[in-house]
Amino acid sequence: MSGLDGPAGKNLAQLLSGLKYLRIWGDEQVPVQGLAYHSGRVASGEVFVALKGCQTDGHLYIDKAIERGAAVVVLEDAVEPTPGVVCVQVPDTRLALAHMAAAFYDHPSCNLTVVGITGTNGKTTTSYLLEAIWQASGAQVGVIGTVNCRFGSQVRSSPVTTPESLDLQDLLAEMRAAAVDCAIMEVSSHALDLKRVQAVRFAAGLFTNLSQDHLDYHGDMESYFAVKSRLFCELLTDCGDGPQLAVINRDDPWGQKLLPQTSPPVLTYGFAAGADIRPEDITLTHQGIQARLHTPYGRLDIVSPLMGRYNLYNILAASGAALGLGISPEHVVTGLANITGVDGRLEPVAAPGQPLVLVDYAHTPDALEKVLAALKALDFDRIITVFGCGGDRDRRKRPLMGQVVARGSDVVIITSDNPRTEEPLAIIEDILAGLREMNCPRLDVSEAREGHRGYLVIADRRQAIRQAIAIGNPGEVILLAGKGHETYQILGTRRIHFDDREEAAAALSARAKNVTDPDKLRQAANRRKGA
Ligand SMILES: CC(=O)N[C@H]1[C@@H](OP(=O)(O)OP(=O)(O)OC[C@H]2O[C@@H](n3ccc(=O)[nH]c3=O)[C@H](O)[C@@H]2O)O[C@H](CO)[C@@H](O)[C@@H]1O[C@H](C)C(=O)N[C@@H](C)C(=O)N[C@H](CCC(=O)O)C(=O)O
Ligand SMILES: Nc1ncnc2c1ncn2[C@@H]1O[C@H](COP(=O)(O)OP(=O)(O)OP(=O)(O)O)[C@@H](O)[C@H]1O
Ligand SMILES: N[C@H](CCC[C@H](N)C(=O)O)C(=O)O
Repeated sequence: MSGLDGPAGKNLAQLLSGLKYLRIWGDEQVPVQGLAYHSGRVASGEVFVALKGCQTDGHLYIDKAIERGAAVVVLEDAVEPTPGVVCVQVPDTRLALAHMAAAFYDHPSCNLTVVGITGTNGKTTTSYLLEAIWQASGAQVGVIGTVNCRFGSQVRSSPVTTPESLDLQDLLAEMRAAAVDCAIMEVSSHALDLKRVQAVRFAAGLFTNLSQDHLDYHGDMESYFAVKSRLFCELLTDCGDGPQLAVINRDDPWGQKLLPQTSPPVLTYGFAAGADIRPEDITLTHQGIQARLHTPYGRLDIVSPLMGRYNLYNILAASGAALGLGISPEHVVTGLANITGVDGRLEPVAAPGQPLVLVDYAHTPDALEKVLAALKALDFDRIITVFGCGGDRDRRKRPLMGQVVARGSDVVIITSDNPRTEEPLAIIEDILAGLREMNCPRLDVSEAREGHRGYLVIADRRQAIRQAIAIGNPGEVILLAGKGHETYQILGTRRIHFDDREEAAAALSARAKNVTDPDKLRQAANRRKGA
């Protein structure tokens, strides 16, 4: 991380101020040009912070960092001092990195209204809703999340949902410099566990829901919850400089468990009578959601183009946070109406006279259940679902996803998501265990075309999408679940370009021309061009 764009004139003592450390070798007054947590990105005069990771240990790269000119090394393990290099031993280098990065950038979160959104599902959608609301109020907004990071005219790709603490503080500092008023960020459980947001001053924390995911990392639901709850129990109570709002889904059992652990001010939302923000007179259609919201700030008649009851939850969450942070009810109503959609979340790929294709990011049992229930309520003639499960991720959710999809769909096409380093057919086998428990029959293509209920296995995602679109009819919906906005597929350690929306558009266009293989269309077009 180059110090050139960063704030000048810091020394190590300033970065360590308030941080517990065990031992220091060398001069605390040494000037610091920047910070880095990867040895290959260290520049002269910078601090290298050694992190213990899942693949390797940053302590192994200390010599490399010093070779590249590190002036300071922050570490957990005691080491032999290197002449000319200051060493600081701390109990937790991730905590130290978060703390020092915030100090290096002069605590940008203190100059922004930062809203942190956590929960298994709904974070991205809620962040888009909050963005639309704040924009309606005339504010400058920044968003940090799974789809991308954006502020002003800047749009940056997001390798992870919540950036590493150093990258996050750098980004928040850029937002502050660009006169952003409100930074809305998704806070993943990994980020909470790995202390990426530890030194962020949140104006509000928002809890959407908790259901099974990431158990490969957290082990069990209690541990997953304990990590999520840290946003509310530790981070919202850390600073003592003014109230920090908690917005919690009261209908979610884990939200109920969180409530007594959270200090006021708290706003709850949900359909239950006691919720602070709750809806009535609800209409859910293909056009979206219409409802009246009861809130401590008055009644709001809202409309939004987002579809499905679960999106009403996201609307309640966003409305609660915005109202609680002083946005007027009028701006909330305008923002909710202004949103045009969320990338890769029930994103339509439509063509006249064709089945409707919806690309969605449901990749947990709960998300699939909610999205399929939303489609069921819209009375399509048939629901055809194409989905797979990510490799090198929570295996235990796979049969559950299989069951949910079998229950909610007429035809299921099981395919690959991002297999990563797992064998695609082995992942599919895990999913099939769930379908078998539901006694869901295996079909051949002609049976699926003729309207039988059951499943097909087509491991190649492109072929699976083409087949779904070939067997679908107008009036039916084809849900392509799991990859949403992603523009890649990870096969082994290779990342190839792959976009469900492009694949669906190509297959729909082939279907319209009565061609089963879109490649034939492409070849014909190329021949015409060559002719
Ligand atoms: C499982 C996980 O979260 N891993 C994070 C972890 O990486 P790691 O444990 O693999 O790190 P490592 O490769 O073992 O390296 C350890 C340390 O040595 C350093 N190193 C390594 C090699 C070298 O030559 N020199 C060197 O200094 C590395 O920079 C690192 O600091 O620490 C890294 C640095 O802090 C993170 O970037 C990395 O996130 C990776 C990219 C990741 O994919 N994370 C995913 C699972 C994730 O966090 N996802 C959530 C979203 C989940 C959701 O859907 O809610 C997210 O917040 O995005
Ligand atoms: N409130 C909700 N409850 C349950 N499912 C939801 C909710 N909101 C969205 N979903 C489903 O979850 C999927 C992912 O939604 P979204 O991206 O908003 O959540 P997320 O928490 O950001 O997910 P991720 O962390 O995996 O990026 C959607 O495509 C939809 O299928
Ligand atoms: N942030 C989530 C995204 C999963 C998306 C799905 N397409 C997959 O690859 O499993 C994860 O890393 O578990």
